[in-house]
Amino acid sequence: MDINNHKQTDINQSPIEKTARVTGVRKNFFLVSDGETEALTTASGKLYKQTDENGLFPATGDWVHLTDGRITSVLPRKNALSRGAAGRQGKKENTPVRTQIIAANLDWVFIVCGLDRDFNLRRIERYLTLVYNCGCTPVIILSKADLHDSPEPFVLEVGSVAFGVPVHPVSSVHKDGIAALAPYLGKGQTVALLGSSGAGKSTLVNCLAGEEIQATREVSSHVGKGVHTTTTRDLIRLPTGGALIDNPGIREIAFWDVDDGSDSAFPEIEAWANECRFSDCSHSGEPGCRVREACRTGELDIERLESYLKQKRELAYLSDRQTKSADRIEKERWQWVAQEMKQMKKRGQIKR
Ligand SMILES: Nc1nc2c(ncn2[C@@H]2O[C@H](COP(=O)(O)OP(=O)(O)OP(=O)(O)O)[C@@H](O)[C@H]2O)c(=O)[nH]1
Ligand SMILES: [Zn+2]
Repeated sequence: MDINNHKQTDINQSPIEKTARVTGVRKNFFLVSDGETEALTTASGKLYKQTDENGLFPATGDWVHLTDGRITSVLPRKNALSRGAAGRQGKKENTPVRTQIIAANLDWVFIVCGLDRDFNLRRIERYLTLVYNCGCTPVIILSKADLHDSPEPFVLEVGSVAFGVPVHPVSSVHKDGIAALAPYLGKGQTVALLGSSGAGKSTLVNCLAGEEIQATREVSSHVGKGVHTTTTRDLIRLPTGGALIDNPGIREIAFWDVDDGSDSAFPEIEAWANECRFSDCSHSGEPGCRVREACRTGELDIERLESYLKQKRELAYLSDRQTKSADRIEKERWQWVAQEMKQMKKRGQIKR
């Protein structure tokens, strides 16, 4: 989509209609850019009311329709990276998980993993599942490659759990391996960064943006008449023509889309599972289990199987929670209908 391709209607009479992209979200304020100017704005009331997971509340990376500078609708999303609301852990069992859109309309998601204490294959698998569940395409970035003589063993190791996913070792400090990322960062492409705290995301963003990020991020905007504020943007335009989305705090990850993303992260286990004697085999000791056999013959690493089973359990749990929340929504809807009927009867609008 061309950011400059907006309609401008009659200057005196009709409202000014534009298409713009959301470059940052601060509570109920949105930073939007039409490719030339950036402004802080609000959304029309109806958007604030759509708080269910399907309601399109504007998120960073969204394309939106502006009417007289205000967001009036969100254009359909190609995909969106989402997570359960932070802090859900430790809450009561029945609390439904609410999604939180981190970034929308992504061409690639960089899973950034440092080649220091951050390096963890299981965590990479979890990130992969999340990315696949969100309908996005992962690319694995092994940062801090300068800490080793050769990053090759790590690349191979990651390759063994991330089939077909590109793996790039880079050093943001020495600017090594950065050129290999160019194919993902060209004109019109949008990339989001995922990774644990300290993985090296900010350093990588600085390296790609080619300037100090504070300068890249700070924007002075105004809301309505004369209220000036300084805010930061989450969507950063790169000299290469692409855009990077780096939100702080993508640490607590919950799986929301439960259409079994583990298919994508564990293809060889899924293939063996199809050969188990029982179609509902849990691979925990049933006779004729091909997955367990793979462990015995050394084809499959037991740790990898454990990681797969753990993820399965997690997905099943979340699926259960989602169903519960859907049931509750349905119940509330009927309660509301019953109440409305009662009121209408009282007013004599219906007979019985
Ligand atoms: N040796 C080396 N250190 C790096 C490299 N990139 C980042 N670091 C160091 O790793 C530490 C964390 O880097 P950050 O870029 O702040 O990590 P982050 O992922 O943005 O962390 P959060 O902001 O907490 O999410 C810093 O001390 C960096 O200097 C690299 O390429 N090589
Ligand atoms: Zn089995």
